[in-house]
Amino acid sequence: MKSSASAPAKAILFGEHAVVYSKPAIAAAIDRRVTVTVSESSSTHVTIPSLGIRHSSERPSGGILDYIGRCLELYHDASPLDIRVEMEIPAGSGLGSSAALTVALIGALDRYHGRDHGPGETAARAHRVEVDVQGAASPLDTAISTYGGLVYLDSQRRVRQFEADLGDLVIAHLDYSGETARMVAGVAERFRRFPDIMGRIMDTVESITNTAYRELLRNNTEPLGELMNLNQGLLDSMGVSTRELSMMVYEARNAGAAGSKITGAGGGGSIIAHCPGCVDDVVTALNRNWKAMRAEFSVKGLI
Ligand SMILES: Nc1ncnc2c1ncn2[C@@H]1O[C@H](COP(=O)(O)OP(=O)(O)O)[C@@H](O)[C@H]1O
Ligand SMILES: C[C@@](O)(CCOP(=O)(O)O)CC(=O)O
Ligand SMILES: [Mg+2]
Repeated sequence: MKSSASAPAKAILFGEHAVVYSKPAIAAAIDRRVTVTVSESSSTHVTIPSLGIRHSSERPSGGILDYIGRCLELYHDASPLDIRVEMEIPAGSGLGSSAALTVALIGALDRYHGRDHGPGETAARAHRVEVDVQGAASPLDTAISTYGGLVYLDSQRRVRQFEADLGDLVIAHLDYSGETARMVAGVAERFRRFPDIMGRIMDTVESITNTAYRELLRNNTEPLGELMNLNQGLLDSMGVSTRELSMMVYEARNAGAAGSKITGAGGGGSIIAHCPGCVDDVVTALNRNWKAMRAEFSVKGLI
């Protein structure tokens, strides 16, 4: 018996970290996927070639294996499995590798067990795994990997799928990441020390996200870049940017991008830039020191 499923990675356009405090956020699935295949086996093995992982244990753990171990505990029986994970994105890159892996594994386990409960339950189950492993997580990453396309997560945590022509977006990433759990904990500590200031910062991020959503619904991408720059300034004030992420952000702007910001938890990982009419220039400029790619959207969710 063998089953497989695939889920996309994502880029957060607006609202990362604020979304942990029930502020809205906008995310887009990108054409980089994680595919998981599970098959019956005499003992449990996990193979992730892109990470050089060949792991054998009844309860996989350590790094990204924590997400797999928790999924098996919650959504599988005790029978041994061979689990193979093909990842088209670097782990820890701010592009949602943990969420895409979790959603794809839950999809493969559901098919293996003959379950069919729809995307809402899949997203909820995957979100529970991220919370259990990370200590805190919004439903954003797991929702976008489940539903695909474009998602606006509102302040009541409702998933609103929508369509818009995002135009020319570029994603660039570093070779290292800031561990999401650690970055989320750092923002929580700053919130504890400066609750009023941080509360106002998150309120302002909410205004930026809602302005962007309103304009995208009108298919107006003109203010997108400037709104990204405003969001970046507030991410910097949350303490999640780094010298190198700031260098990438400014390299993209100097090459003509209308705006650019961190995408994901920060501390490392990736940036996103809106580059109307200058995608090639921005990719060329960023590729001098980092790894950049034109992001393709309108991507399917869990399949
Ligand atoms: N080379 C690696 N081997 C195993 N686990 C890794 C490796 N690189 C990153 N990880 C783990 O992968 C997970 C990535 O999840 P996260 O930090 O949420 O980043 P993202 O979701 O943005 O990709 C983390 O648990 C991290 O410890
Ligand atoms: C920082 C946060 O808003 C997004 C984290 O994204 P990623 O795990 O770095 O891809 C956390 C969350 O939404 O759970
Ligand atoms: Mg993650």
